Amino acid sequence: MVKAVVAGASGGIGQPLSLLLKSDPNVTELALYDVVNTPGVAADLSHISSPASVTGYLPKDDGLKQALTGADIVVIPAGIPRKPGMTRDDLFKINAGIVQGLIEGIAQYAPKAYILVISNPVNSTVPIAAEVLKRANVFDPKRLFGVTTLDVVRAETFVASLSGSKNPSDTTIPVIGGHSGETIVPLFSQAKPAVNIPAEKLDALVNRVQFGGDEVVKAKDGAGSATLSMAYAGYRFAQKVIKAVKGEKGIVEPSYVYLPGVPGGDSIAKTTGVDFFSVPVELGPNGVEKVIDVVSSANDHEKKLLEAAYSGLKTNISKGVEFVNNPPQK
Ligand SMILES: NC(=O)C1=CN([C@@H]2O[C@H](COP(=O)(O)OP(=O)(O)OC[C@H]3O[C@@H](n4cnc5c(N)ncnc54)[C@H](O)[C@@H]3O)[C@@H](O)[C@H]2O)C=CC1
Ligand SMILES: O=C([O-])CC(=O)C(=O)O
Repeated sequence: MVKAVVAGASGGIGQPLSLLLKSDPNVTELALYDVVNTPGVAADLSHISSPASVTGYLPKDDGLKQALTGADIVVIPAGIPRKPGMTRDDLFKINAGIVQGLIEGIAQYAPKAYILVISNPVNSTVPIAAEVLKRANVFDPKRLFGVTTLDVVRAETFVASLSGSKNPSDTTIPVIGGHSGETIVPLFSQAKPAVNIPAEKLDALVNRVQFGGDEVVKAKDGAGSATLSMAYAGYRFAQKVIKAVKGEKGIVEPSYVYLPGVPGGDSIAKTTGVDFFSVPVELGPNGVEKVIDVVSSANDHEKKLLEAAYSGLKTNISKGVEFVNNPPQK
């Protein structure tokens, strides 16, 4: 029995992500929460002949409580997306409060759920989530994940366009750091199987992974950011968490986690100087089983990229922590 909740379920990511979760045979209950339109989205999905029962909730009538009670996994794509000319950090002002409110609900009604944060800026919204959970005395770092899978998916896709691989996802590429611009660091030297990237193409490839989100924002021309590829990526990560919870072994995927709280994280936190960082995570029935240190084996070029990532991350992380502990005056 697995109850999945999508918070922000009526949005550009929320709807296709809910569709994918509804089609997952392991999900037995799917609760959709949003400030608008969830009754309609739920009614629509409920006609699909897969096992999950589907319910939709709005804030009225204790909707958040109803949606979250009994949840095993909560995926959060709630909040505004970018328009051309904006950075992810520009979303902080609105999305910080949205994520804080939803996590307060989770702390109260589903404190043991696995929490997957998609809302941007992920580099800051995950530290916000951690602080809220800490204050409620229910923080389990092994169950809090910033979803950076889209960066991995992009790296796989863009590498395949160079290597000619027929199935891009057959190549495993660790993408680490954070989820914005220079904080995103693909480690092509650690791809499995190994990939041969011509030296003159490497910088452009790294840049495309780091700024893949901007490519979509520009193409959508004011109509938002990546939604369909994000729904695919969010579901890919959620599905892995669900499979691990059900006992499947050896599942690894990068995610942005609180390093000091997860097995193997301390030494990476020392190397990087940051507490929140995306690294390959081995998943198990309790969430993060261990994190895998790919940082110390990065090559010299990647180490330079990492240095740039650390400084951006420090600023983003402290902004999130401050938001909860020293709230802005209203
Ligand atoms: N982690 C990642 O790799 C990615 C993250 N994103 C982020 O995901 C977020 C959502 O993007 P889209 O789905 O395109 O936006 P959207 O605007 O289409 O949908 C957002 C949904 O959140 C809902 N919402 C707003 N406040 C809420 C609240 N308090 N509780 C519940 N729901 C609430 C809205 O009603 C809307 O339905 C954005 O912040 C975006 O930047 C987008 C792509 C990739
Ligand atoms: O670029 C954005 O704003 C949305 C996002 O996080 C991505 O597509 O990676």
